[in-house]
Formats: sequence, C-alpha cells, structure tokens
Amino acid sequence: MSPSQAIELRGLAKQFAPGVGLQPMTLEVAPGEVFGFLGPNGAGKTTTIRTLMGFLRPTAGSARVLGLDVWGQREAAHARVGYLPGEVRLSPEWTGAQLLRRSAGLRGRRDKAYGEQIAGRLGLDLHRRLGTLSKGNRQKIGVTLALMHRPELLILDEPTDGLDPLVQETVLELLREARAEGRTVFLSSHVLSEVDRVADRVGIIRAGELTRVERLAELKAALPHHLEVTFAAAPPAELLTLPGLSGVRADGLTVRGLWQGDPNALLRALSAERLTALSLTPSSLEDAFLEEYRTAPGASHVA
Ligand SMILES: Nc1ncnc2c1ncn2[C@@H]1O[C@H](COP(=O)(O)OP(=O)(O)OP(=O)(O)O)[C@@H](O)[C@H]1O
Repeated sequence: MSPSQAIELRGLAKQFAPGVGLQPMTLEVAPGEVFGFLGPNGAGKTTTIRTLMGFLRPTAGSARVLGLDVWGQREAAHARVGYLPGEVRLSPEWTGAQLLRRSAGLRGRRDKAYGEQIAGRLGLDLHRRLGTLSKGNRQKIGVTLALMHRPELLILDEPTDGLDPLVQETVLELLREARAEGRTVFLSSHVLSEVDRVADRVGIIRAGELTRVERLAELKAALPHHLEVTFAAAPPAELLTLPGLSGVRADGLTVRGLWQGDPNALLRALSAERLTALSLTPSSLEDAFLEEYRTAPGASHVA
C-alpha cells in the first residue's frame, strides 16, 4: 500500500535538555512536493532531519517517511530515501569513482551512469582522492550520492552549502528535475531566495519550534509593498492614518511607508492629490523572513 504522505510528523519532539531541542512538531509533506525547511543557525533543522532519518530517537511523537516508521523501520526507510547529511564525511583514500562504484554495487538499484552524469554537471573530478577535496567538492560528492539512485524521497540538509552560485543553480535544477519526475524533496536552508527557486511550500523553524508552514505563492501574495509617493505640495495629514499603510515616514514632500492590501484603495486615497512621483514595489521574501527572524524567540542566533 503506498502511503498518502511522503513525510508525516505527528507531535514529533526531541529534547536534549530542558528547553533544548525540538518542540512537538506536526507536519505532512505530500508526494511530489518540494518542501523548504528554513531557520537561523541553531534553530533545529539538522536535529529535525536527523530525527527524520532515524539517527536520533524522538522523545515524543512519531515520524514516518513513505509510510515507514523512521525509528522502528529505519533500514527499510533508508533504502528508499536519498539523504545528504549536514556534514559530508568520506574515506580520504578513495576516489569519487570508487565511491560511486561501491554505492552503486551496495544499493543494487543505484544508477552509476546517472551518478557520473550528475558529477559531470556539478563539475566534479571523480578521479581525485576524497581526502584532497575542498569542502565544496565534498558537498558535490554528497549531493551525487543522495541523488544517483533516483530515490522517491530526498532529504537534504543544506544541499547548496559551500557551493559557488553556478553550482548551486545546478543543484536546484537537479531538484526541480526530481520534482518533475514526481519525487519528493525535503531540504533545509538558511537562504530563502534559493528555497524560493525550487520549493512549493516552506516551513520556518525558530528556536526548535515550527512556527509557520505556508505555500510560497500565498506567502508572496501576502507580502507588503514599499510605497514612495512625492506630492506637489505638502503631503496630506490623513495619509498617516490610512488603513493598510504602516511605518509612514515623511521627508519633505516625499512620504514612504509599507502598503498591505488592495492597491485600488490606495489609489482612491491619493486621487485628490497632485503627485509628482509614485512607486509601489513588492518587498522581497528575504525582507519578510529577516523580519520574521528578528521577531523570533531565538533571534539572537541570527548571524
Ligand atoms: N546532540 C546534542 N546534544 C545537545 N544539544 C544538541 C545536540 N544536537 C543539537 N543540539 C542543540 O539543538 C539545537 C538545534 O541544533 P541544530 O543543529 O538542529 O540547528 P540547525 O538549525 O541545524 O543549525 P545550523 O543552521 O547552524 O546548522 C541547538 O541549540 C543545538 O545546540
């Protein structure tokens, strides 16, 4: 029987010490979905992922991947998941080619040719000894190993960490391809702009607590706009109290603020005025998330 959810967390908690670890977390990720898991340093992304992989035993609740209990059916789950750990550890004497060959042999289903193709796209030299590789090149090996057997579910802890922008884009492209093939991706990141390029939904974790889960499209639709309007004469005082407008600052004839809501209401309010300039620009997702982090309980962790 195929599971209805690729990932299912039910009150999953992991407590290391009082106040340290994960608060009970409930979340479902549907098959074929790309889910971005965002949070500042120390928020609990790696702990969630390690618990999801059955490396850490939950202190409460349960986690299932592809219908399998991650603690009780760990081996069966691992056979079907492509995993990239936060820190890729490799045998220094081996070459990338040897590692790919061994992984392909071990897993049986692993597709060595696809692994070589991924390595080629990432610009990875498979003939070098792993011990001589830079952090970025070790990361490329990790990404290749996670993807090469075309798993139904990818669980990736900061897949673009340490990679240059061009290679980052290639990794995101590989993830988009995985989604196009109907596979599920759960990836953690600090950087919303990269998650924005690949994810359908995002979850935000702050100080061990999953505080928000939302579709990116909805998040974007709700973003405020930066308003900048310059009047021909003194700005009208009513503008300061206009519903939907916040953070209003006047600088001579120019007024700036944040607009949230129907732009027609704003235009109606301005229609009686003589303007010399007007701009209404969406604030970026990155701005919105930085704001979210700043107001977070674990805000002091933000670099
Ligand atoms: N084995 C452990 N024992 C005790 N505390 C731990 C352990 N592992 C993690 N923690 C604590 O749990 C919290 C979450 O850490 P975690 O590594 O999951 O965060 P993260 O979001 O992945 O951070 P980063 O972005 O820096 O990788 C931190 O306060 C960390 O110190």
